[in-house]
Amino acid sequence: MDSPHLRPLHPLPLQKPSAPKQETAFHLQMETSPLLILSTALLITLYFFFRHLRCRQPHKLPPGPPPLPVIGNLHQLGNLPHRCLHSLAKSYGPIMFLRLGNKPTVVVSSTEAAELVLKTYDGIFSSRPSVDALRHLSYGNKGMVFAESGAYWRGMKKLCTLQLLSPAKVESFAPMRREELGRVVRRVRAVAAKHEAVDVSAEVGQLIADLACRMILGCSTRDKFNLKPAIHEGLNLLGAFNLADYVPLLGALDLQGITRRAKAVNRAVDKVLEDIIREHEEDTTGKYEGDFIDTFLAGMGHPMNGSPQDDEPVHVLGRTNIKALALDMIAASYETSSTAIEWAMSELIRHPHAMKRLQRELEAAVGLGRTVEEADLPKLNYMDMVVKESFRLYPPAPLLIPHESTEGIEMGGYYIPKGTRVIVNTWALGRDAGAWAEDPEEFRPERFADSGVDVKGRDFQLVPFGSGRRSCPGMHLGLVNVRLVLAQLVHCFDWELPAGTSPKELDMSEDFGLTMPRAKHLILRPSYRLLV
Ligand code: HEM
Repeated sequence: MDSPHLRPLHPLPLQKPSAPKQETAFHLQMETSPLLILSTALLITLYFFFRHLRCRQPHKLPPGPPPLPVIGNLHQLGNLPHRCLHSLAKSYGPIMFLRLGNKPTVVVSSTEAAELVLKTYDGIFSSRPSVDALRHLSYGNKGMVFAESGAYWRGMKKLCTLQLLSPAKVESFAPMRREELGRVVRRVRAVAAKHEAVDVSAEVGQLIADLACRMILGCSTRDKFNLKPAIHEGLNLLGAFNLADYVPLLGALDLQGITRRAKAVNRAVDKVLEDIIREHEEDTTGKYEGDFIDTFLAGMGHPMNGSPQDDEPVHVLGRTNIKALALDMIAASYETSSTAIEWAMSELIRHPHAMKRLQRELEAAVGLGRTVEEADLPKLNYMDMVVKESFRLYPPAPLLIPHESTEGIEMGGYYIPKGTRVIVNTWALGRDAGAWAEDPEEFRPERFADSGVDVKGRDFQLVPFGSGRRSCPGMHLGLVNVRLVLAQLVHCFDWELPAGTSPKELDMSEDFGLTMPRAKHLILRPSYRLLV
C-alpha cells in the first residue's frame, strides 16, 4: 500500500481500507493510460473519418467528362448523340454524369444500370424534365408524354391503358388496318407491274400516318390535310438538344431557331385540330364514334386526375388539353412504327437468307393464295425474331424520352441529385457486350431462337418501349402495326435494290431526333409473288 503506484490520484477520504479490488482496478487503469488514450483517440478519429465518409458518400457523383464553362458537355453530343454518348460511356462507365449547360444529367448505358433506373428506382425517376420547345409546340405542355409525374399524368396514363390503347380497342381497328394496308399493296403492285422502284420509307411512313390519323382523329391524311411534315419537324425539334433547356440565358436568343420553328408547327397543326374537333362536335351521323377525339370530347369538363391526393389540384379536361393530347398520340405513333419497319426491311435486303427464311415461314403459315391477316401473326416465330433483332439494333427512340429524378438518391454507388435529367441509351443497351455476347453489331435474328428475351420491358438489354411507369402505353398497337406491315410487304413481294447497288453498299446511316429514322429513304424494286 505504500507503493506510490497504489496511491490514489485524488484523496478518497470515505474509501474504506477494505476495498483493495477497487484500488487494484484503478491502479491497472492508471498503468495503461497512454495506450488507452492512444486507442481512444484512434477510435474517435476512425469514428469521425467513417462518419465523414458516410456523409460524403451520397454526394459522390458518377464519373464523367469534365464540363466546359456555360455549355458543360453539350459540345460532346455531336449530331448523333446516342453514338457519342455510347463512346463516352466506354471511358466513363455505364452510369455517367454530364452537365448539359447547367443541367445535371446522368446517362445509363448497361443492362444493370437501366434496370436500376426503370425498375428498382422507377418511382423516383418517373418524372420528365421541362422542355422549352413544348411550350410552343404543345400548348404550354398540356399533353401527357412530357407531363411531369403527378395526378394529371396518372389520369391520362390510365385513360390510355384502359380505354384508348387497350387490346380490345386496338382489335376494334383491325378492319381499318386491313383496308389501308390493302390500298398500299395494290399501289405497290401497280409499281411492280411497271418494273419501277418504290420509296419504301415514304410508303410505310404515309401508311402509318393514315392508320394513326384515322384512329385518333377519325379521318385519314387523304381526306383534307397532311400533318406528317409538321409532326416530323416537331419530333426533330423535341429531339434536338435545345440551348434554351440547358442555358436559359442563351435560350432567349433562340440561336438554333427552335422556338420560331416550334411556333410555326403549332400554328399549322392547331388549325387542323380545331377543324377536326368542330366537325366531331357538329356530326350527327355517328361516323366518328370510338375515335380518340370522340373519347376525349366525352370526357370534356370532367376531372382528369388519376388517383388524386389531397394536396393535388383537380385537372378538368378542356379543349386545349384535347388538342395537346391528340397531338401527343399522333407524334408518339407516327414515326416509331414506320422507323421500325424501314430498318427491318433494310436489314432483310442486306441479309437475303433471312428474307428467304421469313418468306418460307409466311408461305407455310399463310400460303401464296392470300394476303396476311392479323390472326396469322401469332404463328410467325421467325418474324418475331426479325422484329426483335431490328428493335435491338435500331430502337425507334434511341434515348427513350428523358426522365427526371424527383429526389436525391444513391444508385449503383453514386449520388444522383434531385432534378437530374436521366437518359437511358437504349441504342447502347442493344450493343451491351455483357448482354449480347455474340457479334452485337451483326443482324442475326437467330440469336433469339432459344432465348426468352422479349421487348415488353422485363429484359433490360432490350427496352425499345421503355419499362415501368413511363413505359409506352401504345406497345401492343405498335407491335401489331410493325408485324403486320412487315409480314405483308415480305409476303406479297420479292424485293431488290435498284440496279447498280449491292446489299453491302446500302447506306445504313441514321438521322437523329426524338426518333431515329434512316437518313436516306429506302428505295427498292418490288415484284409481286402471290397467286391472287
Ligand atoms: C413501334 C412503336 C412504338 C415504339 C417503339 C414506342 C416507344 C416508346 C418509348 C421508348 C417511349 C418512352 C418510354 C420512356 O420514356 O421510358 C414511349 C412513350 C409513349 N408512347 Fe410509344 N412507342 C411506339 C408506339 C406508340 C403508339 C402507337 C402510341 C399511341 C398511339 C404510343 C404512345 C406513347 C405515349 C402516350 C407515351 C408516353 C408515356 C408516358 O410518358 O407515360 N406509342 N413510346
